[in-house]
Amino acid sequence: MSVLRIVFDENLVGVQETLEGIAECHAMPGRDIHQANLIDADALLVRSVTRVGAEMVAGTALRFVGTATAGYEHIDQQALAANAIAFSAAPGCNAVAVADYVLAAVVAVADFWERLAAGGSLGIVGYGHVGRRVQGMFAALGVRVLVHDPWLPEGEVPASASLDEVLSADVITLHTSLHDRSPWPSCGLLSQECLSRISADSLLINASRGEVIDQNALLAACENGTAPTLVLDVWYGEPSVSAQLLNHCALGSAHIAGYSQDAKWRGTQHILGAMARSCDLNLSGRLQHLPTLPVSLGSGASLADALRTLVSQVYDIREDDRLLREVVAQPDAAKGFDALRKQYRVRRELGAVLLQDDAGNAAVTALGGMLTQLQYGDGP
Ligand SMILES: NC(=O)C1=CN([C@@H]2O[C@H](COP(=O)(O)OP(=O)(O)OC[C@H]3O[C@@H](n4cnc5c(N)ncnc54)[C@H](O)[C@@H]3O)[C@@H](O)[C@H]2O)C=CC1
Ligand SMILES: O=C(O)C(=O)[C@H](O)COP(=O)(O)O
Repeated sequence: MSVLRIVFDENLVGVQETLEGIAECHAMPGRDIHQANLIDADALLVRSVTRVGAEMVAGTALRFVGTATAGYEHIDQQALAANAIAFSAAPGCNAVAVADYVLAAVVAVADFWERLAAGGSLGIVGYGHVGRRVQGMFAALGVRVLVHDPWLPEGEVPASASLDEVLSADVITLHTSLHDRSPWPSCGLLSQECLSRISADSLLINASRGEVIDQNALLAACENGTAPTLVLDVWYGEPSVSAQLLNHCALGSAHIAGYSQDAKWRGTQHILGAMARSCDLNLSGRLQHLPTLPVSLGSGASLADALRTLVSQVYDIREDDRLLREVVAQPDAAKGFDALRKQYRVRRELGAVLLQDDAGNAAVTALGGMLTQLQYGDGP
């Protein structure tokens, strides 16, 4: 049997290590992968920046395409099916990393955590893999959570709420997939009219896709002082970032909410497993998890202090904000945005944390309960 030939985005973590000696692997910058690079390839493994459409796969030997990401709007699944090419995304692989991002934002910006702890509410738009993790995390911390996801039967959504109710929450966080399907498209969901219903006292977090918010309407709200406090990880028209909008953000980052090492590793392992099944490759003993992360919180702290200590030991969101502002101030900001993502530091996630402290401490017990919501078990 001939050796499997694989072309993959160089930003994928763990492909070479996992396939050492059993496949021929060729790494490329994701934005530079074209049809000509795939003529003899059996499998293509990408992240979100490679658009895979009909022209890309026509006339190639491809049998499998995988994207090690949750979102897969960059893949034309019909074109793959028409060419008998199997497909896998990595649903949920980075959901805990995004939940970490949301928690880090809430504890970092002004007194939003204190407001939630004092009976305020967190509104979630989109109850998929990420929305569920965010809901589980904040509910375990005792926060009142409202969820809006009209695509799901109401019984499946805890504290199901209308979009209006969710937009009235103290903290609103967006986790919808990007699409334009009726009757509830998400592209442009936060229109001028929806934005006008959000209080300027609220916090709005977007770690879904930039296109979920009408950026011009948001900019106008920022300019006239009616916009909520903003934490944005995703931008309209990436890799470009509106410097004007970033100036209005409490925190901005370069689409890295899901960039924990655990998530990248898990995403790769997920699509390698799917590829192995499609291409009849034996990966037994090669797919592995990352080790746990021991963390000590000390004793006697309040829940707020313990939470801030925990988050600070795992993920520094302010560093991501600093890095983005630095690249956006440079002449070729779009290139800098991509470079930032490519060279992203190794960051672990809360789901990997193993608390070293005595669970007799009430804060440690509460945080331990939250952390169990974030564990993955065997699959993503
Ligand atoms: N910033 C980052 O690094 C990351 C961003 N993402 C993005 O976050 C989003 C959510 O990811 P997942 O939870 O993994 O996706 P998912 O597909 O599991 O869940 C998306 C949810 O959005 C819901 N939805 C669709 N249209 C809606 C609407 N109009 N209103 C309310 N809810 C709606 C769907 O019913 C579904 O439950 C995706 O856009 C994904 O691409 C995901 C991971 C990392
Ligand atoms: O999984 C998703 O959806 C995401 O947004 C990813 O975090 C995007 O990461 P890249 O594929 O752009 O590296």
